[in-house]
Amino acid sequence: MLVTTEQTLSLPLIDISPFLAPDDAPDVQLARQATAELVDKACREVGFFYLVGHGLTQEEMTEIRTVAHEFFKQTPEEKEEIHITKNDFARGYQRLGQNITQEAQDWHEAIDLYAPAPKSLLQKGIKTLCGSNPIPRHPERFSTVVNSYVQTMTRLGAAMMRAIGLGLGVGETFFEPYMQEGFWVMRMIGYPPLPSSSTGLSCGEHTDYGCLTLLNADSTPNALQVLSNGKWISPTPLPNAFIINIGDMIQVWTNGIYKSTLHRVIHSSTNVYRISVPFFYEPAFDARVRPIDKCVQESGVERLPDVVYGEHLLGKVTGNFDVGEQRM
Ligand SMILES: N=C(N)NCCCC[C@H](N)C(=O)O
Ligand SMILES: O=C(O)CCC(=O)C(=O)O
Ligand SMILES: [Fe+2]
Repeated sequence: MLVTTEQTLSLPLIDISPFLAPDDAPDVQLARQATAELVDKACREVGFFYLVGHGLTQEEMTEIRTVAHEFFKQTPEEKEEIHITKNDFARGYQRLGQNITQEAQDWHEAIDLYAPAPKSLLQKGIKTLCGSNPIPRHPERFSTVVNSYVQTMTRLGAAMMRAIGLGLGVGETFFEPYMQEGFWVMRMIGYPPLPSSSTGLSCGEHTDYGCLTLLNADSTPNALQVLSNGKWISPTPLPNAFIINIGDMIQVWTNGIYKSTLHRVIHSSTNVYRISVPFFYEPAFDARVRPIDKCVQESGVERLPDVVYGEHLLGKVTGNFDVGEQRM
């Protein structure tokens, strides 16, 4: 099938390699500045872009999705062994229909994984998020692949934050103090096609909660939709590119200059079981995010209220599931 230029270029394409290169690489500062300006433009406009030059091989991108697919192919009983209700109501497996967005059931199943619970959270005396990540029995390489992916994605997220700092004009290292004990969230999502009679959504419209989402999705077209100038657009998946979007924390830091863009998933192509793995690169759990003075002035609107990332996340997580049980 021919892909039209309009579809292919529905999102800006950014090469992050200058921010992964050593500081003494030839002309690296110029290249970083050029990349940072493109990032700045993309964040002000759609809030979504393709990312290339990220250093992952095609195999590395595919492997994590393959592991997810192998897990989802198991029987319901096997998958339920790591159900979130057997853990901390956040980490682990959720069945089809157990994710709730805007009060409606999402048509996907998923495994959610999180950075270790910080001390401050463990001291709260609540259960939510205070467990540890499950290790399914199958596939056997699950943890090895996940751990290595988390490391790679954390490095990439940090590089992206340097680009954002430079593009915003606050300096490459501005965000570093907030990222020292940075949090992360990762979802492995399986989407069977929506039943033909269904008026439901595979994932209802929402924004993401933290800094950056690095989405590794398979090649299924017309599934992810992004709200751009009041219209839903469907970026064509490009092999070996991540789709990146800005989350709520960056929207707050920039006092709304950068958009935490609404998006949703409607996957109806029959016979395709779609896999996507978003990695959410987040600030420290206890980071207090306060709009940057420079951005407040530039935005010309009132300063947004401060947000503590972990509180924002907990508020979302506790409302995200319908598992027919009371949590604490
Ligand atoms: N960690 C993230 N961003 N997960 C997004 C999950 C889908 C939206 C969620 N049910 C909601 O209503 O927010
Ligand atoms: O599967 C996708 O393409 C997007 C998933 C998503 O938006 C999310 O999990 O936050
Ligand atoms: Fe999302």
